[in-house]
Amino acid sequence: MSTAAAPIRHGVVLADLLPATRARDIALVAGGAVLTGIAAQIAVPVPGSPVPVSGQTFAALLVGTALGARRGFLSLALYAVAGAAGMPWFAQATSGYAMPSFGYILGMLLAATVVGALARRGADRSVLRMAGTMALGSLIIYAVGVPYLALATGMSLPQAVAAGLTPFLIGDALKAALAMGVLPTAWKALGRKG
Ligand SMILES: O=C(O)CCCC[C@@H]1SC[C@@H]2NC(=O)N[C@@H]21
Repeated sequence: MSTAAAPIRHGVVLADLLPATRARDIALVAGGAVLTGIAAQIAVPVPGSPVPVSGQTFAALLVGTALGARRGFLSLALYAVAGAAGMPWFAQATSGYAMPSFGYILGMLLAATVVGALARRGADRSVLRMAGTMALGSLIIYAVGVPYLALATGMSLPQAVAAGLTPFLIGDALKAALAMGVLPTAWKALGRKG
């Protein structure tokens, strides 16, 4: 796979290539939330940690990059608010906000917004750029999720890192590698057509 950026219009994200209507934006925002909820069900408990391995990070960062900052924020906000209000689409079909992993959801909301803003500047056009985008997005998720985990459980910060960051690094790297393939490939395919 080439690491060269696809030659296509600047200042647009993938979703902008669809015909611009309000219905498009509503469907994209709702669809991004549903996709994140489905990815959250691909979850594996981690022994000794209240935080599971889950597919959410992949979905949330993909939604942000593909939809852009505004729709990415709205999509993850819909996901967070509906889940907090009782929709059982957090990891392992849970809901609510009184759980130690809720900080990761808030981190995903922030991360989707940031990677969406970067994608509009071309950060999703090549494998190398996507690697940086995914790394930054993951960093944001942990920067919110790990301190929240420490506060919610009474763990020390090192304990929270051991329970809420270390066990996930390999899985998150694999998810990032997948996303690094998906977005630049989509741009390349669309660039060839254009
Ligand atoms: O309870 C939830 O729905 C949130 C789960 C958060 C899982 C976090 S996100 C970052 C890290 N990577 C994973 O695969 N799991 C954790």
